[in-house]
Amino acid sequence: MFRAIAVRFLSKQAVSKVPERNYIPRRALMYVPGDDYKKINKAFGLDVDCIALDCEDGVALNKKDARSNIRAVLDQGKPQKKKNYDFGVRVNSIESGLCHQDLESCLTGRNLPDTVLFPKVEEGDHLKWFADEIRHLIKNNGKINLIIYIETARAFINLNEICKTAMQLSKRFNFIPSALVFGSDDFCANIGQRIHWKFCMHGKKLVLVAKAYNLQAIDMVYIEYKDLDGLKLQCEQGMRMGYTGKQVIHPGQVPVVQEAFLPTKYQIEWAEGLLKSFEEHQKSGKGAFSYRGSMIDMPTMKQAQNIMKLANLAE
Ligand SMILES: CC(C)(COP(=O)(O)OP(=O)(O)OC[C@H]1O[C@@H](n2cnc3c(N)ncnc32)[C@H](O)[C@@H]1OP(=O)(O)O)[C@@H](O)C(=O)NCCC(=O)NCCSC(=O)C[C@](C)(O)C(=O)O
Ligand SMILES: [Mg+2]
Repeated sequence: MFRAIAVRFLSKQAVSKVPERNYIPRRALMYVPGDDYKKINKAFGLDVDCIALDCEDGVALNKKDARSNIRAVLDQGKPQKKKNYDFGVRVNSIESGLCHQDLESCLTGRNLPDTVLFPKVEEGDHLKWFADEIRHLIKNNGKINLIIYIETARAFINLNEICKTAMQLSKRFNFIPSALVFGSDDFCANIGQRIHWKFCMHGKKLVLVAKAYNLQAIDMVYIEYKDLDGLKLQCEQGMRMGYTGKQVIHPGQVPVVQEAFLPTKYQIEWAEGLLKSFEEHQKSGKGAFSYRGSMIDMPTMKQAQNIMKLANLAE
């Protein structure tokens, strides 16, 4: 009997799936220092998927009152643009001692940001702290998206536990885990190494764990912001690894990144043709068939669907 119960329990576990959630594209995640009104206004005029007003490292220590600016911007209401976009606030880390004030300021006014970007998360307990904070601050059943920053060696060691805790807490608290960000600059500082693009192993681990939890994976900042060719190359490398977007720090980087994280015309044409052909072959009872010289079956069809989903979302 115990065996029967155990088998039933295990099979229930085996089929439990990470839930699908509404997908907000974040191809370019653009930082704007929260103390700089000029840059904030400029950002609202850009065609960018995600704007993150920053309280953290883009703001000098003697300007940490940036949170009041951000509160004022939020109170005016999210500026509407032709296309919807994600409007977030990056707060300071727990370790800084400033996080509580930042959260209090950005979550208690007239309007909530869409998303809170939470830096230097190192263990599940950091998320428990976060969940407890926002439980007291957010009123009227409000809900925010959460973007989690992985930027230290400890965070990489605890990555699975961090994501698991985020998923569990999100069932009881008012946030939706949405993405993992690779904070490569802090990671380099943390491990005492400078040439960060060599750390592909960690970048790949982040993508893998993000996918396992149905989260977006957002790639490192390219700080040589005038080198657009280098940026394009790094976008392509990241996209091939499975990243869904990239952090940017300057308006000039935005179009390159927005474009790079879209399927090309060739990929769209390939996917459309494949899906049509797949449907026809299914009707005639063929699970596997040949298309433009390659063997196609269910997994390739799903890849084509992914391409079309991405192409449609960004329209
Ligand atoms: C690099 C800087 C200093 C060059 O700033 P600049 O003013 O010298 O540049 P510019 O070329 O003269 O700027 C041209 C125009 O763009 C505007 N502009 C320029 N940047 C922005 C911006 N971000 N948002 C909105 N507008 C911006 C600027 O105001 C100007 O506007 P104008 O034509 O009307 O006069 C400037 O671009 C900047 O401050 N960028 C943001 C830096 C930042 O936020 N850093 C922190 C995020 S990265 C990070 O934290 C790491 C991570 C993830 O945590 C980890 O890997 O660990
Ligand atoms: Mg950082």
